[in-house]
Amino acid sequence: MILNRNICLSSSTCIKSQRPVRRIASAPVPPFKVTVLNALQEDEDTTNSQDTGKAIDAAGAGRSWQSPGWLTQLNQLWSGKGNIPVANAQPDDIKDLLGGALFQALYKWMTESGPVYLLPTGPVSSFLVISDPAAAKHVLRSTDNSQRNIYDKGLVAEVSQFLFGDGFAVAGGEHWRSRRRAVGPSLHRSYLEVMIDRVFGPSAVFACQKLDVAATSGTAVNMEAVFSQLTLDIIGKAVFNYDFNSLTTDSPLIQAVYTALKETETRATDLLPYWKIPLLCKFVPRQQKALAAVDLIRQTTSDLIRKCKEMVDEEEMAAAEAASAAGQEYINSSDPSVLRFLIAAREEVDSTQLRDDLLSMLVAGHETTGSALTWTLYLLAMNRDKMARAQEEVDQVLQSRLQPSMAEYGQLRYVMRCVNESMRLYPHPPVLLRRALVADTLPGGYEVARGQDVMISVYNIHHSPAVWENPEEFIPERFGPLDGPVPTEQNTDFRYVPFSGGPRKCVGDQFALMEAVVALTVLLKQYDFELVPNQKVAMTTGATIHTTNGLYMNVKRRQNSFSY
Ligand code: HEM
Repeated sequence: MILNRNICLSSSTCIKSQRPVRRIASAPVPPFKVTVLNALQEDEDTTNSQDTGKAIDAAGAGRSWQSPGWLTQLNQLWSGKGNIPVANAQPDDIKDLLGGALFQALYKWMTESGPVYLLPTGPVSSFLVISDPAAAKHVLRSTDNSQRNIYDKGLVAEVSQFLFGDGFAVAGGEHWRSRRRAVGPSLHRSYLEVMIDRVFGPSAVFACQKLDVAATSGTAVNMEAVFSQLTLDIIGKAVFNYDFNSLTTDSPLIQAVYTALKETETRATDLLPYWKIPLLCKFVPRQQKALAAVDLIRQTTSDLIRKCKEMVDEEEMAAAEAASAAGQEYINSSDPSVLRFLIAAREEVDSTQLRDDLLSMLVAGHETTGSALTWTLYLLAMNRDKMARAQEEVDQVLQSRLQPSMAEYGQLRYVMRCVNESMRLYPHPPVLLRRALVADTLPGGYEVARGQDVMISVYNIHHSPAVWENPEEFIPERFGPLDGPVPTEQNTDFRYVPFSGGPRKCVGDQFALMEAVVALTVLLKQYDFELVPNQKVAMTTGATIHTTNGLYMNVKRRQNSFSY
């Protein structure tokens, strides 16, 4: 029996992850017509609630992607003297991929066309797809670089503006620089220490209560849903000091967050963006729902900001100022959230900017960490020897305690490697988007025209046999001795880029690693996890890599586990 079906993914959007792609000639598909039809049909079932009334929905991402053969031919013709190969994207290749796992098609074309190729998206438009660490390094380092500004975030800003507004995750240029300078320091070391003790650990322990019910009754649990709820609860507390309590309750606000997230994901893979036409949006149920969701989220966030402003007095601001002047990290012990930090630090921006910045963090930090946890647990369940080693480390470090301290976090090196390796195999997001502001030449001599959209396929870099040995295998040990450094884009020369790199690198990377390692540690200490047999766990994507149908696990209490 299945306990929790919180993730509802329409089976029509699934792709068969390992199925070879057929290549049969067929009539070209008119791309715009298909897109609009899909958009208008995106309907009531997209945030369908089942069982518990709560739903997390990733269905539909990428549905409107089309690149029929005649587009390839036109691009091949017009790329003329260009020195970049054009991917041979056939309609039937694409038909199998309408579930949204576009990154898997990008991999196939890399094997055919090499590490840098053009992917046609229209008669004269295309994506430049990069699967080479040196070219990726060049582009990432030249994005919003004050010395050498060649790329911006292009399409990303367009698809998520409806939710992020002017938030710093999507802003560019000087505006982005000043907001990142203001918000970045809020995630300082003392803040992370407090988060481990008060938020990451306790939230994971709380999740165990839910798992305990399943362990007692012997029902299977959808761990993807559990991780999504856990990470929403954590990021809400960490950013706003707001408890979504999504592990145990449902609310219109939680639904609104999922609806808005899904819309961002869907837009990210909509290559023909009908949603840019305001009139059309009025008639599309999906858009009406998304805009209502954004209204609710913004209203709630604005209320939290107003209340926090009322709490912070001159005395607190002076204390924050004094700490900053002395080079110390300021933290309010009763409310250690990012919001409180920014208000105490006299963030002179208006509340709308603050709202957009904080929403950027909420969204950027939620599904990413949830998905990283989902796939790490999946990989451990598939590799019992690695699971045993991780649990051995957890037992040694925690002894009889439920959650690790900051000092103990540093000793959880094998668990950390498991998370690192999982993010190599399943990077979130699997592709990074950029646009060339001026003409450029990539390492290897590839010429990039001004205005060219670029897709860095992190998935391809992480899976390329030219970059990694046995790339498809889960080998947490591959990053060297456990007492060596945690892998980053710097120490792997951009062969490993789960948090991107260059100026726009993830601002929450340390937060995310800590959160994931702590949550996993707490869960592995209490339970043994086994995949429900005969379950097909396939991938689909939006902003992160999701499963197509959830990740169902049987959960058993371990010997000496704590009883709730
Ligand atoms: C495993 C979890 C996470 C992964 C894999 C991840 C990944 C990424 C990546 C790849 C980028 C860069 C995107 C690009 O270059 O276009 C990014 C940016 C960002 N991330 Fe994360 N992230 C994670 C968790 C978090 C958390 C927990 C937070 C907040 C506490 C966060 C906040 C942000 C923000 C605000 C940006 C935009 C930074 C900017 O543009 O200046 N992320 N993330």
